[in-house]
Amino acid sequence: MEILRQLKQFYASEKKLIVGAILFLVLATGIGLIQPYLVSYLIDDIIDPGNYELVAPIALAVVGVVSLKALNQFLHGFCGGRLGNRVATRMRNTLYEKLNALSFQYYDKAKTGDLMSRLTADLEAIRNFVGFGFAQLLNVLFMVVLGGTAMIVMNWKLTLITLLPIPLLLFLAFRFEGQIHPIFREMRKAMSNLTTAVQENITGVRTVKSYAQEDYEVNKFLERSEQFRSNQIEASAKWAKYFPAMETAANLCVIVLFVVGGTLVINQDLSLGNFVAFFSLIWYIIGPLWGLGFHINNYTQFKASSERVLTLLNEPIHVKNETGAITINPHTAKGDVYFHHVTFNYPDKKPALTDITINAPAGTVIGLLGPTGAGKSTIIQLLMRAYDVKQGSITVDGINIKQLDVHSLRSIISPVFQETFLFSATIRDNIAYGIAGVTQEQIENAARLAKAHDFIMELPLGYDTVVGERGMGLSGGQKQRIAIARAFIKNPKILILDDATSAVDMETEHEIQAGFKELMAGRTTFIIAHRISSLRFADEIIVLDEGNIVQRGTHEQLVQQPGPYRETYQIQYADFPGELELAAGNRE
Ligand SMILES: Nc1ncnc2c1ncn2[C@@H]1O[C@H](COP(=O)(O)OP(=O)(O)OP(=O)(O)O)[C@@H](O)[C@H]1O
Repeated sequence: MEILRQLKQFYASEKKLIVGAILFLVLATGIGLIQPYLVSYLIDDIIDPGNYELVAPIALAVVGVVSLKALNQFLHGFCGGRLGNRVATRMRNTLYEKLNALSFQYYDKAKTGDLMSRLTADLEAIRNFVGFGFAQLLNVLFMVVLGGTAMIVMNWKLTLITLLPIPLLLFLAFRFEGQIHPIFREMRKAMSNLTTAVQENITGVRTVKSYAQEDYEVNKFLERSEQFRSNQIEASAKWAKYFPAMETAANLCVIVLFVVGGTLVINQDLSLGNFVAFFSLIWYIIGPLWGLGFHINNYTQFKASSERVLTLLNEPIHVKNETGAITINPHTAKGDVYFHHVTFNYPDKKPALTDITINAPAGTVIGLLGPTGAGKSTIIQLLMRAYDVKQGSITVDGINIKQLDVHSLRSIISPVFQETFLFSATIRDNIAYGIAGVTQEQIENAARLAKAHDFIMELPLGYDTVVGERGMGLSGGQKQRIAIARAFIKNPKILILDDATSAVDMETEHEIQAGFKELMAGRTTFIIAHRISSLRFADEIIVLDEGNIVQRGTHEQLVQQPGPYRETYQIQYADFPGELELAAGNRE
């Protein structure tokens, strides 16, 4: 019931459908009760005394009752179906919104396949129960109460004796529920492991194939599939064990009725019509109790699925707007960036950055250099508020970014990452991603600056070419150039180039950099690069190692100092002695 309370927001506005689904089912149940009475009447008052002229009207009455019952069943199905669908749709949309709201920290550990199974299989179980299972479960109660009352009115002693085996049936039904619930929970988990394996294999298909790991992946899948199978078998074993037992318990009632009811009829203490009516009515009680296992089964699936969906809905959002968050105006923002003694560590890790201070007035270019894992990307992540800083502060235009509206902050920043993500859409849509009302001319201009226009025009469909998922069908460099065009279009105040030209050759890099110069004009730019050629023109180059700033200055200053910058420079320019001599000359 706690689960139902927590899910209230999704069904609270559907009171009419809930009432309709329950009411029509109860009506169908109630109308169904008339039938045994008609049978009893037919035997005792028509056939027995020989009033055969009433047979036809009674038969018509039965047709009427059956039709009315069918109509109510239809209305129940109609309301239940709508209810289930509306609730499931609302949950699906809320879940999707939540997935979008969750911050980077959540996705550091999330498994795509698991999330997919929550949005599909789990929601389906919830839809089934909310639409039908719940009303059916309530109907069990109504059937038992109404059927029981009808029987008691006919003969209360026979009713009590007949229903003696009921506690046994109930005991079995609840025991079954207790045992099957953990199995269903495991089954859901196993299902999500399966989808995760499939998703990872498809996403990483190139890596799998290049390392010839198909067999390993197949085995991994088979293991998980086996786990799912064994959960299914375990559940079936429980069904196989409990259902015959429940059926036997239910049939005990029938046996008791045969013996005791039959004796009463022989002794003329019970009319034959009532005896026959009792047979129909007994199923009103046994039927639902016996089917209780099935309804409970539905309920437990619903409970297990709801737990998983609620866990996702209750996930904390690490980075969110503070109350009264300030919205930065993209037209008037300047792009002054200041890191003030920032120290940061990822959850459960040693600091990725220690005491970082960077001053980047609007329009300046900051170069970040350092070995892998030095903390360069972390600086960028913090600036975009992928994570919140706990020690020190970062300001943009003098405002602590924690006080800024997250969307508005990100709207003035354009990042180009090492790994480019392209959507399975046209190249045009990929370049114009997230920006409304972009003209073809603007798109082409951006593509030209990013040196992407020529190769796009060589494709048979040009800008209308649909790229495969994650940009399949394009080379790494081509994908990167599209990402660069995307950044151009956004016209940001702050530009981030995180190893943005790592996938292109030196010559193209040189060409793109000419475009970058245009893009960088008037914007604050952070460039992360392993090649000195990419950042030598920066206003300040910051050299990081293990999260600490070990050197800072302009290219000219740094090549004159002994240290990691000059070492990198010497390695990268070993083939250009003229350059080295020039740098050495500068030193003198
Ligand atoms: N999402 C994350 N969760 C936990 N730790 C992380 C995460 N991202 C980075 N780290 C850790 O933080 C440290 C700095 O990583 P960062 O990505 O900033 O380095 P980098 O200098 O950009 O490296 P590279 O040149 O390889 O991109 C590393 O020790 C890394 O393992």
